[in-house]
Amino acid sequence: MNSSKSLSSVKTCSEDKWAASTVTSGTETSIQKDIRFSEVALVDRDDVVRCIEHRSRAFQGWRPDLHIERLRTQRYGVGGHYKHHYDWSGGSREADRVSTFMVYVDADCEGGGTEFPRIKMPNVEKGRWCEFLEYEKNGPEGGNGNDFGVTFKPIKGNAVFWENLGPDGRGYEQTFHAGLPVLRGEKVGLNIWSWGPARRT
Ligand SMILES: O=C(O)CCC(=O)C(=O)O
Ligand SMILES: [Fe+2]
Repeated sequence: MNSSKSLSSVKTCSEDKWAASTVTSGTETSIQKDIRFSEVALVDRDDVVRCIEHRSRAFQGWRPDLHIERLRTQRYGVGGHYKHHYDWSGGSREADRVSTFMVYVDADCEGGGTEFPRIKMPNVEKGRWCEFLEYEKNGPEGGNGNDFGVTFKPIKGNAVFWENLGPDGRGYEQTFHAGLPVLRGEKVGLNIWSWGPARRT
């Protein structure tokens, strides 16, 4: 099955499962729409989902001992957003979310980009960056590489991959990110989180 069919299957399977997203702080889990306003669905592990899990592990072939967390889709309507946060929890010495795939399952929307305020904007005048990144063309040089803040455009079928932990097992500060507010339409994301050794000393 190709990627686009897999993603529409994942979306269809989410339809009867949407529930308000929660945030967890310490041992408390609650709905806090000012922090995270969306709905999530825990996706059943059918053959399509197992295939996505397999491909996600294979993509990270250099890492042994990866465990893929149960896949979740996330739906944002107008005003939906997720404030800046890290995906790693730092809660365990043994294991943590070592990496993230943020997949745009559906993105018939304005706004809704995934923003990394602590990453430097590459020079969007070069290469293909401007296809994937939002930027303000401020001044004659445009995105001249000195500006902090990178926003990935939500483009259906695309995915952003990043590593959350460095080799010493500590969380990368640069992975601080947000799902920016959706201004029009709807965005559906798929979170694929890989767990591995946190190796904290
Ligand atoms: O929706 C996004 O762009 C980001 C979502 C996110 O960061 C998350 O679910 O952890
Ligand atoms: Fe996140």
